[in-house]
Amino acid sequence: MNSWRAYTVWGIGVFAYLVAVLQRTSFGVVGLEAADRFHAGGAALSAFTVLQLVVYASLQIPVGILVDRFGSRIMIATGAVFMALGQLQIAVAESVVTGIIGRMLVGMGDAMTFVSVLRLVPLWFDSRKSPLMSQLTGVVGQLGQLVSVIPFLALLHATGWTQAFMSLAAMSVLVVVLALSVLRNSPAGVRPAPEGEPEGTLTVLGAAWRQPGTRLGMWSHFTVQFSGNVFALMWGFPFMVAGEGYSSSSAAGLMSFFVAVAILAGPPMGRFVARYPLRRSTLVLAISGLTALVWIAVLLTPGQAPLWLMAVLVAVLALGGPSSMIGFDFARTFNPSHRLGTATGIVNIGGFVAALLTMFLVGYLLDIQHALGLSPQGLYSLDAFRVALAVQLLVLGGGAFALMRVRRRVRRNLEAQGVTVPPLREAWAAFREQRRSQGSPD
Ligand SMILES: N[C@@H](Cc1c[nH]cn1)C(=O)NCC(=O)O
Repeated sequence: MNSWRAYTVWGIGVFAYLVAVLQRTSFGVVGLEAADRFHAGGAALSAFTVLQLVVYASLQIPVGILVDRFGSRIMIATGAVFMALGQLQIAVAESVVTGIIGRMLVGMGDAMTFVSVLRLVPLWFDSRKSPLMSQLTGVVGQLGQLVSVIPFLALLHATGWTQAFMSLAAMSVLVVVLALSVLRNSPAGVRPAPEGEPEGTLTVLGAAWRQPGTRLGMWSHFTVQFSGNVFALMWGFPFMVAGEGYSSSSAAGLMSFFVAVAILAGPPMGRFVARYPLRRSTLVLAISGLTALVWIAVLLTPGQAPLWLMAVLVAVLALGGPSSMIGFDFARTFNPSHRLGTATGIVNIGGFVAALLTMFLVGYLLDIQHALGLSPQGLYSLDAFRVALAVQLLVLGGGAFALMRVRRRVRRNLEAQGVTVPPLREAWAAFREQRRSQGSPD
C-alpha cells in the first residue's frame, strides 16, 4: 500500500484516464472543421456528442460489473482499443453516419476507463490516502481537455484532420501497451474478492444498488455535476456568445477558467472529504445550492450579465466536477472492494443522465419558444435562454430532494451501527471549540 509501485500503477491508470478525456473532448474543439468535413448543421453535430454520451452512460453498469469480474487492467486496455478504433474511424470518415459510429466507439472505450481506474485506488492505497488519490485521479484526467484545446487543435491545423485523429488513435495504442505491460489490478497477495464461490452478476448488482450509500453517491453525482457538464459540453458557448453577446475569445477564456478552477479545487476537496467524512453530503448540497443561486442571479440580470458575474458562474459550475467525486467516495466507503466497480458505475450514471436530460430539455425549450413565436429575436436570444436554462433549477431541486431522502436512510443505518451524525450547528460549535483549544497556550 502507498508504495512507489502503487504510484506507478496509479500513474498509468491516470494517464489512461487523461487520454480518455482527451478522446472524449477532441471532437468538441473541432466543431467548425467537423461541420465542413461532414457537411453537418448544428443538430447533426450535437448528435455526435449526445450519442457518444448516451453510449457512455448506458455502459456504466455493465462496465462496472465487468471490472469487478475481470479487473482494471484488461478493462483499461480494452477501452483504449475501442477508443483507438473510434478515432481511426473518425480519421477516415466523411459522412455523418460513419463519423457518429466513430464517436460511439470512442464513447464505448471511454465508458470503460474511469470506473476501472478509480477501482485501483482503494486496492493500492490505504483508506486515509484514498479520498485524495481519487480527487487527484479526477484532476489529472481533466488535463486531457486542455490537451485537446491546445496541442491537438494546433496539430489539426498543422497536419489536417486525418493525421490529427490518427495521432489520437496512437495515444490510445500507447495506453494499451502500458496497461498490459505495467499495470496490475492489485498488489501481490491482495484479493479484491472474498474467498469461495464468486458472486453472480445479479447478486453483485442487487447488493450494490440496495446499499443506500451507493444511491447517496448516485444522487450526489446527479445533483452536483450536470450543470457544469451541460455548460462545458453543449450550451455554455451558445449561451455566452449568442445569448449574452460575449465575443468568442472571451467565451473561450471563460471556458479555460472553468478547467483551471476544476483542477485547482480537486486537492482541497479531497482533503476535506478525508477529514470530515460525515459532512460529504452537506458539501454536495452547499455547492448545489450555490449553483442554483448563481444561475438565478445570471438569469435575472437585465441585459448582458457582467463579466465578473459570468466568472463567478463559471467558477461555481467548475466546482461540480471535483465535488461529484464525493459520489464515488460514498461508493467506496459503503461497498466492499469486490463490488466497487459496479457501485462506481451506478454512481457515474447519475451525473451523465442528469446532463443528457438537461441538454435535451434546454434544446427543446429553445425550439418550442421559437416555434411558438415567443423568441422573435432568434432561436438563441437571451430571453429564450433565460427560460430554457431555468429548467436546471428543477433538475437541481429534484436531485437535492432525492439526495436528502436517501441520506436519511443512510444516517439511520449508521445510527444502528453506533455512528451518529451530529446536527450541523453542533458540529460547527465543536469545530470552533476545538480550534480555540488548539490555539490556546495550554
Ligand atoms: N466528476 C468527474 C470527474 C472530475 C473530477 N474533477 C473534475 N471532473 C466524473 O464523474 N468523471 C467521470 C468520467 O468518466 O470522467
